[in-house]
Amino acid sequence: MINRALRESYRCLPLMGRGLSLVWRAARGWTVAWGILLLFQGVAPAALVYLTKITVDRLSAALAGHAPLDAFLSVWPPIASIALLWIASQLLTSLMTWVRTAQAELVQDQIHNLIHTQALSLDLSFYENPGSYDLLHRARVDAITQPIALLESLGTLIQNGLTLVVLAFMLAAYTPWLPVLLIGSALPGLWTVGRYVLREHQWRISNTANERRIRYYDWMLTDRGSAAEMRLFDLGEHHRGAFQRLRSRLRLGRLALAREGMKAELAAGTIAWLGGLAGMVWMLIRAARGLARLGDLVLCYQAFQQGQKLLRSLFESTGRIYRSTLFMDNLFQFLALSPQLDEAPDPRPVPVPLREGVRFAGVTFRYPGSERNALNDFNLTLPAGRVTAVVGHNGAGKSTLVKLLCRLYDPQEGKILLDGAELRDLGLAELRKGITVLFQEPVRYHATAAENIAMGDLASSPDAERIQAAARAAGAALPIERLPQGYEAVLGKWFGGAELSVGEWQRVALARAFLRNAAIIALDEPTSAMDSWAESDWLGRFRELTEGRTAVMITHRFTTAMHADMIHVMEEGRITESGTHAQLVAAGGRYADSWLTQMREATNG
Ligand SMILES: Nc1ncnc2c1ncn2[C@@H]1O[C@H](COP(=O)(O)OP(=O)(O)OP(=O)(O)O)[C@@H](O)[C@H]1O
Repeated sequence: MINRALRESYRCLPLMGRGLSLVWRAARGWTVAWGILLLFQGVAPAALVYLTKITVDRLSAALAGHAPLDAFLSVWPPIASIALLWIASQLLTSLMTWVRTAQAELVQDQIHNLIHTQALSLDLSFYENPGSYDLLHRARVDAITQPIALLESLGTLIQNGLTLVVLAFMLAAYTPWLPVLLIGSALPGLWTVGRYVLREHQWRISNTANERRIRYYDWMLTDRGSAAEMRLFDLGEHHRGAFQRLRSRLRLGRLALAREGMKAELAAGTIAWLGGLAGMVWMLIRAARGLARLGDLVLCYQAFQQGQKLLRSLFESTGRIYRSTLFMDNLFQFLALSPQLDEAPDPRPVPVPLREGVRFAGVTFRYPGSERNALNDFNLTLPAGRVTAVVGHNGAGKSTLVKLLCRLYDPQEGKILLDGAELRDLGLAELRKGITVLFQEPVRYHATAAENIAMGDLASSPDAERIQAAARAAGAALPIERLPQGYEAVLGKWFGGAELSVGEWQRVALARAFLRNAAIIALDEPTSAMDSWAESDWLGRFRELTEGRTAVMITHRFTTAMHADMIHVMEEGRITESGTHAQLVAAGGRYADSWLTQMREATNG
């Protein structure tokens, strides 16, 4: 057990150092002010005890001489000092609250900044693993407040430790055994508290997934996106029941831990109290023998009484420091993660304009944690300046090829080449600047319509004219202009904005994709939410828009695919048929079958 405690403290010390340096970097000036105030607050209580002893000694000496004026004259200086010290303590305590608030705010900003920077630098494979979510959850929920909690606990520890040391010196003037007794009685308590905190931390780690699940149920019960299904399918009770069962499991676990903590605290307090009692008894015996004065008795009583309080608070602070460092470990673990995608040390320039096109050569890809290949020895060419369509069943791997093209993941085997240059050898940021994508489930930004479109290329600060041209190209101009504030209308309900239909949101996302003047356009299901009139209207303009650019269009709609220069059919992560619409229909394969089925359905519908 002792070995384990030592191991844990070795582990905690560097973490504590990192936590404190984080605070220092975020708020230097405030931390210096905090240190000065702490010093004062540490010495002040001991000074009060000493001044009380002087007052009592002088008072009893003067009263013994029956001279009230002398008594007053000798006592007023220590009493005035006590009053001044007390007033200064009150003022500085308020000042400390302000300093701590400023420090806490700055440190929180710093940690948010670190977490956000790191979250943005990690690639998509981070989000494929539930362990990553646990780590992120603990870093966000627990660790964000821990550096400042560490500082506060450390402050209390230093302040109380300082008072305790001064008190110990005062007691040591009688006999060195008194401070030994005072401090020694604290040690079992420290050990118990450490053990409890460690168990609490382990409990939190093993229950992070449950905590996230609870959040999930809470989200499902309260989020607008799930509100309709909750009501229609009567799923409220099902989710509420699951939430309550998990909550009660966690509650019982927490209560069991709290009971354990209470027992540990009680045991620690009793031992410390017994130490104090022994000290007082010793001093009383001395007084009975005429070896101690009234002031000594008062000093000893106060020193032990304060000492016990301080020791109690020392246990708590030590426990909190230990807890904070353990939780900060999560933050540092998260910050230490590095992206899986390697950046070329000496990247080649992205070929602009494309002359040959994009080539997938023998690409095999499996998502992290998945047992199945999404792409199997996949070969495909997207000729420069042409529109290529990829069709296929659900799960055939169509969206995956777009994600690989943007290098959101790297394939396990094979190469993706841009005019012969491998994607891995190009600068990642430059590559992504050269591609514009409409994802299958585009993000709905709760911002104005204009901002929603401008997000396609914020770096170029697009003006209203460019934004409106992109909206027209995507067929988004009409739904936006219908809104009372037009392009300035906030979209989405989060901030009281206007709600669009699914198809209208999709057009806004398409406008965003068009705004970026990129050489490669990848559109994943661009027409899936469009009605057939909108589809044909849009397709008419699409060819103009893609003029000179390399475009790939993923679609389930054959009426969309047929407008492409070349169509590929995908099955089980491979291309199984290729050709123009006319060639594929004439070939009588899967494409022709599906085309006929869709046409029949459209005619019957
Ligand atoms: N993030 C992921 N983690 C693990 N497997 C995934 C992930 N995304 C997709 N897959 C799997 O990869 C396969 C290909 O998925 P993909 O999204 O590319 O299909 P798709 O052809 O675009 O389908 P759809 O037409 O339904 O959009 C599917 O079997 C799917 O289960």
